[in-house]
Amino acid sequence: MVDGASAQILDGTATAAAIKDELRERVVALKAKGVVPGLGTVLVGSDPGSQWYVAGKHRDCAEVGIESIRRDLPEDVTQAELDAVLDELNNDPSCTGYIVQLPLPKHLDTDRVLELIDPAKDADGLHPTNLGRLLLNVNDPIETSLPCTPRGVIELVERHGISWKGKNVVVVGRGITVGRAIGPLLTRREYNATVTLTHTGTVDLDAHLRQADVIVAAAGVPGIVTASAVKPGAVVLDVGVSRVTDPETGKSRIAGDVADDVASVASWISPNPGGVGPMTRALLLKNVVDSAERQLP
Ligand SMILES: Nc1nc(=O)c2c([nH]1)NC[C@@H]1CN(c3ccc(C(=O)N[C@@H](CCC(=O)O)C(=O)O)cc3)C=[N+]21
Repeated sequence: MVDGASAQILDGTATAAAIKDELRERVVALKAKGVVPGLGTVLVGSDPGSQWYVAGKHRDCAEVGIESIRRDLPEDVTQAELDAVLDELNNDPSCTGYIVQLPLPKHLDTDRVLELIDPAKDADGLHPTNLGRLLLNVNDPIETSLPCTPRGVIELVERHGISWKGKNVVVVGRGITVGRAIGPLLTRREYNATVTLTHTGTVDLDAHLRQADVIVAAAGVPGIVTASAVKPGAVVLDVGVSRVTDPETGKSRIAGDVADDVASVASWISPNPGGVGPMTRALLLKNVVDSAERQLP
């Protein structure tokens, strides 16, 4: 971090802990009504990063009283075998919501997998029905699963007392889980932000960034958002999770999309780690509790 760093911290770890406290109470209430929320995870292969994320999801579940169901499949699992696991989870009443950890190995069809998830159990909010309902403005989180990271970004900002209303938001990256999905949410009347979606085909990214009151950096390109492109006082969210090898230590670490010196220009910044990551996980739990409530008799 350069000297003169001034931005306040959007503390994802503390905010996620507050959300988990709320969820713990909802889980107790559900159990009193005979519904035990259960999160399933489907992990294919042995990528250490993916294994780490999935293990974290199970720890989070234990913290709030959600049961967890784990299906770890070998790298060379066939599409038919994977389909059968999804079918099993769709029909398992103890599994009230589940996710398939992405990315999948190349020989598997991700679009097909997302379609096969029962939309009522879609904890990631990535089923075409749920993404369609997002565009159609079906507003009720009890009816529709919304994608976890966009929900996490929105709540992280709101729970620090910052309003989205009227803000010029520039999103960097058009991935399905964040970039493409956050605009339809932030332009809802309840948030009333104005959203620009930028991507690798954008001409002069920095010119767009300089206009932004809020930057959501979700390109997966380490350091793509630099201090010289950030308007003084902007709010900056770092969603990037690229794995890089540190040239000094030789160790692998997570690199965000936001350069360190942005903290000297922004008014608020999400640290990485400790920002959007923990919020994504907390909102996954919220989706599971929401869908368990939806399954109440
Ligand atoms: N179906 C599916 N759903 C996902 O939600 C999903 C996925 N696939 N594939 C990969 C990405 C990535 N992702 C993260 C979640 C939490 C942290 C997180 O909590 N990170 C910690 C620590 C990171 C570290 O130290 O390694 C932090 O930011 O503080 C990071 C990344 C979810 N993803």
